[in-house]
Amino acid sequence: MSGSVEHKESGIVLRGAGFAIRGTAILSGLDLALTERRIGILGRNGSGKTTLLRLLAGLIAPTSGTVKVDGIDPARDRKAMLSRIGILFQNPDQQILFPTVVEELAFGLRQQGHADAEARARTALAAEGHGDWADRPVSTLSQGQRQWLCLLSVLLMQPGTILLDEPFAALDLPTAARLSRRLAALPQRLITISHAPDAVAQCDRLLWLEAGRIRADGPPAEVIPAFTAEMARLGEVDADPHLPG
Ligand SMILES: Nc1ncnc2c1ncn2[C@@H]1O[C@H](COP(=O)(O)OP(=O)(O)OP(=O)(O)O)[C@@H](O)[C@H]1O
Repeated sequence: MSGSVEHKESGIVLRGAGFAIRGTAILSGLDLALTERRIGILGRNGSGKTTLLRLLAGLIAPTSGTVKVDGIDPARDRKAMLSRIGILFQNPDQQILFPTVVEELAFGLRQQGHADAEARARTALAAEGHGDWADRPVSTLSQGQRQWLCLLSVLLMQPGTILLDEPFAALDLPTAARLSRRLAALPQRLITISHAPDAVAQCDRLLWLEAGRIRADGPPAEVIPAFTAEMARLGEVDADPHLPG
């Protein structure tokens, strides 16, 4: 971990961060300075990826150590996070709160204090070529269209970092390819969590999370072969403490 990064207090910095539920450690001993523009977090089912993402966003507070986003505790200062952290969940239905497209898009902008939130939302939709969707019930959009709506909601708020939870898992190949291109062109810091090496192969830095700890941290060309070999080995044994059955 770079000391100079900590002095500047930019980026996301974890120091001895951990998270436990009823005495059971889910995440342990995380010491990280996340400053790169494209970061991947790779891990198998139950390794703690979603919990880590919630910790980075301040949706949960660490039960040990600290998490800071640009020097601010994200769990304590939710307002400061509106312009710093955006999240794109795997399932858009976990994210969408409002019945119509324009209401959904305007919500975050209103939280940021924009009095003209709805007008901004309509303008953004029109710029995307979907001005006619504004008053449409969200329930009439397909899964891929709802995922796109969630991304547009996040982008309108212009956060410095976007956290992506398995963003391609429920999308067909053309929709995933379009979303992937759109994400690749964004100036923001992107932190993508996935169990699939392909989804994080283009990152500047890849963290392999195993049983709530960092097992490897480096370029994808180094981390992915080690991860893939370990997953193949685990696939050959019958018992797995992290999964039922
Ligand atoms: N509220 C909770 N109570 C008890 N255990 C929990 C809770 N939330 C998460 N866990 C456990 O913590 C571990 C990590 O869960 P998490 O959802 O972060 O993993 P993940 O890597 O995102 O998994 P997946 O790829 O399957 O979505 C799992 O063993 C899970 O059962």
